[in-house]
Amino acid sequence: MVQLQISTQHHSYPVVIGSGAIHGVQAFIQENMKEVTNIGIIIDEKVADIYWNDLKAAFSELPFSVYIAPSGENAKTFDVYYDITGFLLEKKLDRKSLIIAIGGGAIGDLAGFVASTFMRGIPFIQIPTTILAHDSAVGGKVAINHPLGKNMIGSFHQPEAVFYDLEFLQSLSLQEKRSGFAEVIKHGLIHDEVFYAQMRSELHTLEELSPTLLSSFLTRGIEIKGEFVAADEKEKGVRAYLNFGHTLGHAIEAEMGYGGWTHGESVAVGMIFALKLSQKKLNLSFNVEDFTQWLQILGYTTTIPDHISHEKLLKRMKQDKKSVAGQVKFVLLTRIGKPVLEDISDEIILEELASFHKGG
Ligand SMILES: NC(=O)c1ccc[n+]([C@@H]2O[C@H](COP(=O)([O-])OP(=O)(O)OC[C@H]3O[C@@H](n4cnc5c(N)ncnc54)[C@H](O)[C@@H]3O)[C@@H](O)[C@H]2O)c1
Ligand SMILES: O=C(O)C(=O)C[C@@H](O)[C@H](O)[C@H](O)COP(=O)(O)O
Ligand SMILES: [Zn+2]
Repeated sequence: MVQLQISTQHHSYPVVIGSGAIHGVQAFIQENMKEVTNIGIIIDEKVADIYWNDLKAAFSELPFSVYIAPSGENAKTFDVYYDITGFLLEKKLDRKSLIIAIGGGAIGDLAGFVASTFMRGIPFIQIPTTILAHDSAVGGKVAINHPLGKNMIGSFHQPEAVFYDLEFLQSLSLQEKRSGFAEVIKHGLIHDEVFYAQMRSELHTLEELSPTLLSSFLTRGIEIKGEFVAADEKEKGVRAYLNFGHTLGHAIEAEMGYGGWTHGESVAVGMIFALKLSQKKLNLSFNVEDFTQWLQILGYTTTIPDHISHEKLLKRMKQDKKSVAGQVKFVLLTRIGKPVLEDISDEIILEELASFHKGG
């Protein structure tokens, strides 16, 4: 078992990573949260179907109620948010109660947002069950989607702890493994050239990724995420670099209809686009063609879906949270591991989208 500590200005919490990590949750609550009156467990329905029968023993000495949330992006809606708050009120949760999120990034974001707003904020614990959630469970960004933009209604609310039990990852589909791995690649590209090079040379398939290698990649990804969060919890500066690939990625997700393309698949295309922009604007010396081919070998789609209009993507990007007064900002790289935030004009974006689409 590996334990990392994430420390922000006002909060510090453990991230326990490894097979069987879930068995530490109950003792953690009993030892560190003695005043907890009641617990609302919010669990992804697919995860509940596969695991809940065995999992509930891990909470047997605690008072809890379980809310089974729709799987995936369907969870990050106003309707589900509203329904859960009603459920928690009926179950008599109070200010000394606790929320536990069990699921991928969608459930973590939703449950964290519930926790951050219920009675103006109660604590929560993250139990991530996807590869992608190595990113989402750490750092305290919690949100639901709005039809006009991804994660538009949210807040910053750090968890009390993260228990990342890697046994969950065994039941992930290949598509979800791929989606999650895009964020691991992102962490390498924005912060650690050596880590990126290791992934590039050692990873040729996501189907047969050894648990040991996966565990080491995820641990490094979490360390990198934690460094950015510790330096800039509320995204006033360097935390924006964690948004590499997301300016276009979020626009694709919204245009495809949330859940139409997975988050990681969209971010993968967004990263290729940002790398091409980095070559054009900042003379980045990097073989983007080789990177694209690697992603293709791993099974990623590397182009924007044909039917999506570039003007609509641009409109979405102008509403991105990093944009100021409609000025679109992209995280670009001056070299691998060295990100910067750059204003990019509408003309350049449309020009690059056109050439990107043609495979240029
Ligand atoms: N808060 C953050 O910092 C942050 C960071 C990255 C991404 N995100 C958000 O995370 C979300 C994506 O997260 P995700 O990729 O984990 O997706 P997800 O939560 O939608 O889960 C993906 C799919 O996998 C299923 N699933 C989950 N765990 C499983 C398991 N162990 N076995 C089998 N199936 C399982 C789910 O039911 C769902 O169908 C997006 O909404 C994205 O915006 C947030
Ligand atoms: O933690 C962050 O900061 C990130 O940007 C991590 C991203 O991978 C994640 O998708 C995040 O939810 C995006 O945030 P947003 O502010 O662009 O909605
Ligand atoms: Zn992301």
